[in-house]
Amino acid sequence: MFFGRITQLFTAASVTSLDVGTSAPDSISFGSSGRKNGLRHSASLQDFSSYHGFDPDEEAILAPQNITWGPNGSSFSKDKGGVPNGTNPSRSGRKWIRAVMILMCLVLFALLVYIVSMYGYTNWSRGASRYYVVFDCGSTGTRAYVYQASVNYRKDSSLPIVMKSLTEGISRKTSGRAYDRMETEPGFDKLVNNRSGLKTAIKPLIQWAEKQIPKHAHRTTSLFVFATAGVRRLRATDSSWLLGNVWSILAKSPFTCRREWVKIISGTEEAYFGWTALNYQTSMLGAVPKKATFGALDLGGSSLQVTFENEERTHNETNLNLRIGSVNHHLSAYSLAGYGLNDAFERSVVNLLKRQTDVNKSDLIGGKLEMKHPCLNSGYKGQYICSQCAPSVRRRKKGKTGVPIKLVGAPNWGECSALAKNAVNSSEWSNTEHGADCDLQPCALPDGYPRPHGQFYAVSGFFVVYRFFNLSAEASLDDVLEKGREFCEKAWQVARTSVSPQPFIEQYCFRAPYIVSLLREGLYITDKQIVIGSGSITWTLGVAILEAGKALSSSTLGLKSYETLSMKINPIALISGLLVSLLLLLCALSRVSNCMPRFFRKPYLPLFRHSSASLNIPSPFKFQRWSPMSPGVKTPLSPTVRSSPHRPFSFGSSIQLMESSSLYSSSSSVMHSYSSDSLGEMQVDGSSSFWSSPRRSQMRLQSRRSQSREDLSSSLAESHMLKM
Ligand SMILES: Nc1nc2c(ncn2[C@@H]2O[C@H](COP(=O)(O)OP(=O)(O)OP(=O)(O)O)[C@@H](O)[C@H]2O)c(=O)[nH]1
Ligand SMILES: [Ca+2]
Repeated sequence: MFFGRITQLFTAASVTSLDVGTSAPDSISFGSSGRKNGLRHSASLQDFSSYHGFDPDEEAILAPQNITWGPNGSSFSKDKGGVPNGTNPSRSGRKWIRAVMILMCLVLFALLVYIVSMYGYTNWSRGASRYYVVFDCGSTGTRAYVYQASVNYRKDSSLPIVMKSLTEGISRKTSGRAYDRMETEPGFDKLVNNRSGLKTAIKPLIQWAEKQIPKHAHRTTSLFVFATAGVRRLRATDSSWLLGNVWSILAKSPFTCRREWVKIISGTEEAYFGWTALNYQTSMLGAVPKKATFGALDLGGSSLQVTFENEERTHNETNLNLRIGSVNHHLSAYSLAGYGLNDAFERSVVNLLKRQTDVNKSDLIGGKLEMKHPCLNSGYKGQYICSQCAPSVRRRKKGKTGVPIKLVGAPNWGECSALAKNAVNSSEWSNTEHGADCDLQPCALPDGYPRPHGQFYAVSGFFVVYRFFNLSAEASLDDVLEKGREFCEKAWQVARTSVSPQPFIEQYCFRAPYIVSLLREGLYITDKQIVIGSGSITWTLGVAILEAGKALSSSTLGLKSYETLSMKINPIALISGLLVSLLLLLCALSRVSNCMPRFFRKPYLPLFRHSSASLNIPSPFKFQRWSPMSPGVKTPLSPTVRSSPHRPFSFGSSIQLMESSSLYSSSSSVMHSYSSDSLGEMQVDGSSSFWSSPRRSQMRLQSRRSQSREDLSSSLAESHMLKM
């Protein structure tokens, strides 16, 4: 309707303009071709579709002085003389113009819808929160992290995500616990074929997570269950059993979880999730302008992740390209299996076992073997389950696989340091043929792996060791060695009570020299390159950030591009500009041809149908109306009426009424719409409405040419009564 009306408006004009040097007959005579809506329509008038749209240039042509009226007033023709030679594009040319205009209009409209929807969603999503639950299925335990993501565009960041970790109700079991996290032990890799153990490990975490998140958001909360090194090193049958059972237990959770979200993540994935979390928390990620990011050293119980920005493309397997916000990052990311704290200690046991020449195999398998360890305090005696001591030994029913060995404390700092260095040298224990010399090269790195460079945050296990020895983040590696030596020299009963109760106290005499050797000889990282990170930096935060980023960018169809726009162009200005250009294009479109498809020109089309009551809002757009009259000047109603200047505009009241509710700036045009049935109709259905002008002008046009005096007065009387 709206487009149809615009078309009529401009077409009406074009009908008059059609007289101008067009192939149409000299004058348009409106015979009494039957009465309709109180108006006499001529065949030609009904055939609007053949007329081209109104050309603003022709406005002047329509000025009164250029109009000469026929004798009976019922028809008129234009004075050709006063009219410049209009050019009448050929029919095929018009068709092309029409097609191009329609295409441009559709493209502009689509762009407008896109921008508005993106702007709307982005503003909506600013307030909206999404929740993410991430399970870290580590080798020493399973932890749940709950994150609340919201959107906040900032000028200094191309990453508009605000991520908050929800840790309500977490109290460290003992002051010795290094992390504020909801955790169950042991890790999944010790629960193979133990479904009840899995349920015990998972259910408390789900129940805790439910309490962190509003109930209404449970269904829209995504739950990711990612297993790391502990499960990664299991046999395929065992890891499949674990993941299948975990999935069946989780399927009952109120959160949204997909089967592909219950999985073992690769060491590289774990590495860059950790790097993402670290640089998000240090506000390096997505910084504009770009800032140098930190490398991440994530020391677990079973593996060590190393991630840093590296412009050299040395080793394909470890290269990773990441785009965060509008910034590209070229990373080297790898995970060193067996370098975790627990696995390293186990390697020291295996190493010692290899050195024993008189080991009785049946004693070993029967758990009767006793062995001294130089990194255990004097007076320490304890059973250690060694899974790598006799790999061929059949799996125990439940709990950790391996053989029990009785370890006895025989502290010797020198031997302990050498054992730790040996545990760092992969060629000493992995299957690599040639031994690497730790004094010549980073002996923890496989051949070809890129050497770590730049500044690093050392988190997880590094943090746990610093915390155990009560060292500040600024302490040096030598401080760690000093503290470790002091601890090793203590008798076990003294050492054990010198710290709050916590797991693995007996292993910290080994852990001190181990982490120092790992950094210095294993990775060739110096003290100056290291900052010890807090326990809250965990790769699970990286998962939530990347998932939230995916969700946002997919739903706002290229958040980045929008963000670029919002950075540079005020969205309001952008949208207003688009709207105005769309409307101008529409005007041009309807002027160029009756290009609106016939469908749009049906007067009864409900499109944009408004009742005047609901639409009595001043139009935000000021249409340049086709009326040839300048504002305030009266348009001749029709030759008849005009030729009778004394005729009072007796229908002023209805006009007045329309004027008061009129949306138009130039009410003068209203003065010249006179009633007919359609006028009455206009008054009823929003004749003063913003959308009604074309009909009025069309009606005006028609009636100006075809309305007889009688019709006019009768229909005016009707409309007048109607208003009453
Ligand atoms: N003292 C103390 N040590 C802890 C605590 N939590 C973890 N650790 C030790 O720190 C080491 C690293 O812990 P995590 O980073 O959780 O290791 P993980 O994730 O289970 O191991 P991966 O699967 O290799 O990542 C573990 O081997 C534990 O020995 C704690 O609360 N207190
Ligand atoms: Ca871990």
